[in-house]
Amino acid sequence: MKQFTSVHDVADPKKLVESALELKASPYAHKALGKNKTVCLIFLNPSLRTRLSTQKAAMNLGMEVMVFDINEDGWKLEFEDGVVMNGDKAEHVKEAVRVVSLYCDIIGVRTFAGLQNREEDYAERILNQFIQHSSVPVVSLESAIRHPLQSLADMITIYESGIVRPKIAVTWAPHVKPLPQAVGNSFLEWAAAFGWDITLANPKGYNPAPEFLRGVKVTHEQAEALDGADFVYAKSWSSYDRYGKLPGDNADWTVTQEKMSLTNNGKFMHCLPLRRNLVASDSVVDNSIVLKQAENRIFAAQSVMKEMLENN
Ligand SMILES: NCCC[C@H](NC(=O)CCC(=O)O)C(=O)O
Ligand SMILES: NC(=O)OP(=O)(O)O
Repeated sequence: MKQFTSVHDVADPKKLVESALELKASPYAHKALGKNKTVCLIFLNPSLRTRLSTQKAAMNLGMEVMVFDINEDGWKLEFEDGVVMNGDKAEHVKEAVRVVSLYCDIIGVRTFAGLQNREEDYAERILNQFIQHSSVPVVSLESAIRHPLQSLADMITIYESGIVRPKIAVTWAPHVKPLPQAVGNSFLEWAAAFGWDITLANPKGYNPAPEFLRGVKVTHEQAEALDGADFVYAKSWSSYDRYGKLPGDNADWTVTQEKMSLTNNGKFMHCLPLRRNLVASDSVVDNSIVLKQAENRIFAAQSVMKEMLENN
């Protein structure tokens, strides 16, 4: 695997989930694989889980880890081609990535959507420049429009529940600010690749981009999606159509215990961080499987980096 940016980079997603579950059962079995290998994790945005679980995954594989908050500790990066760099940006992404790839064997990069320019975000302008200029494999640690390590961890979490053909509700949730579409997009794409029964509920005008709706039923009634669901995946995202906008009054989309009673003893899922009593009520969060998802982030990252170490 030369890059891990979406489910489309994975030859056999089910096999990757199985590999992650093997690693979960025996996390240190491949410690020799990462000897004298280094991963550099570059963050352009905040993170708790991705940062720590990917470090832990690398350590489990016997690798060395470098973590770089490039916006705070590095030179301000220029991403435009052919410009005169006479402003405040001291370093071009071309040199920055070429240099970092001299120091490590895998690069991980996190970069959120700007939510200003849809074409730019959906072209994955920043992630693709990292891929273009890196001489080593690149792992997305969440990009403008996808969060594949999160989705892989979510697939692992659903898979290990043992439910063979799970019925999954994905529901939009309220928020105080416009958030990227990456987590929702990516979850839909991975769940569809597994052939699961997915119903998405979101307010009118909040449908994800058409490319993420293949194999997905869409409703604007939350109760319809939750009805009989084995899993309820909640996430807030800003509008794709009115790009980067949030609806005004949306409190009635908060996931409550009462709404969960519509499900088939459904398990509540969220990528975290989660704003309690806005996205979901305290009792929903306290009775959820969000910590399992967070734990499985380790084995998602470990299975991907193991593949890269073995096949590059
Ligand atoms: N990495 C997982 C989610 C990251 C991001 N959430 C956030 O920015 C939450 C910020 C807040 O709640 O203020 C998102 O939705 O894509
Ligand atoms: N779920 C997730 O990616 O969390 P962080 O933003 O804390 O890394």
